[in-house]
Amino acid sequence: MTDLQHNSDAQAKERHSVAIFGGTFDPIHNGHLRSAIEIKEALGVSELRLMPSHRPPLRGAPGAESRQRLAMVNAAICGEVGLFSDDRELKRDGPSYTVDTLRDLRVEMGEAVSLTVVMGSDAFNQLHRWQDWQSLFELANVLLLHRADHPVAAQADVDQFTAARRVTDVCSLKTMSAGGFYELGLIQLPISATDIRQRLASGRSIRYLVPDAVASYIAEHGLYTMKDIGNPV
Ligand SMILES: Nc1ncnc2c1ncn2[C@@H]1O[C@H](COP(=O)(O)OP(=O)(O)OP(=O)(O)O)[C@@H](O)[C@H]1O
Ligand SMILES: O=C(O)c1ccc[n+]([C@@H]2O[C@H](COP(=O)([O-])O)[C@@H](O)[C@H]2O)c1
Repeated sequence: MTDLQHNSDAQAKERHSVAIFGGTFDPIHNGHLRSAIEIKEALGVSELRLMPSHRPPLRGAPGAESRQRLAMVNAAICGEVGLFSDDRELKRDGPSYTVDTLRDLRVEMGEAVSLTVVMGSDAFNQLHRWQDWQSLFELANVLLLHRADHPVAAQADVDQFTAARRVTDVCSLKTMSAGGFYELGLIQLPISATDIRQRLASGRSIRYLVPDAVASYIAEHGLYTMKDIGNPV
């Protein structure tokens, strides 16, 4: 896709718009879910897809299996309008590179759909280590979600790239198929999956940190006992 196309995209009116919020979701928690709703509202997208990573490229093996993490995502969003899960990364072997996922989505959705990939500041701070990270901006818009406990760090190459693509209004992303960049500040719930796994391993409650349906799934499947809390990040 050329820059010229991006410009004409920016002038286009409403187009079908999809946001992708990828994560290990080991497990999904209320911090993810509150942000997902706020992102969907801020972007005004028709769909926000929570996409569990099968083999997260930059961390150790998750504590729960991929199909269990997907089941918890589905339990968490059941009945929530506009939130969907997408299991395509579970169907691919090897590291779950986002660039491969976006290429796949483009083949499926075509060039015209506005596609925005969302990443929290902890994930964004590693962007220079992501597979073919420059191509992400040709395939999608990028929405950086500020997390209070993870200040955005300087990344020379990435910063140059994003400065050239920054838009001033979050709503403009919906009018662009790809190539835009925006930083969104939200009310953050200071919840992390690491903390949830640690609580479970030490027999403490996770009530109100995850939806009840997720807490029930974890209890029924005996997840995150001491032996399988996953590798530290
Ligand atoms: N409390 C939160 N509020 C908003 N975004 C979050 C929150 N926790 C994680 N995210 C974002 O959600 C995406 C997926 O995160 P991930 O599944 O790694 O959860 P996590 O809680 O950070 O897990 P872990 O503690 O295992 O690293 C990332 O982009 C991350 O920045
Ligand atoms: O494409 C990559 O190289 C890449 C490297 C690290 C993370 N990601 C993706 O970023 C998302 C958040 O990852 P994580 O490890 O913070 O849960 C998830 O969808 C990962 O697949 C992608």
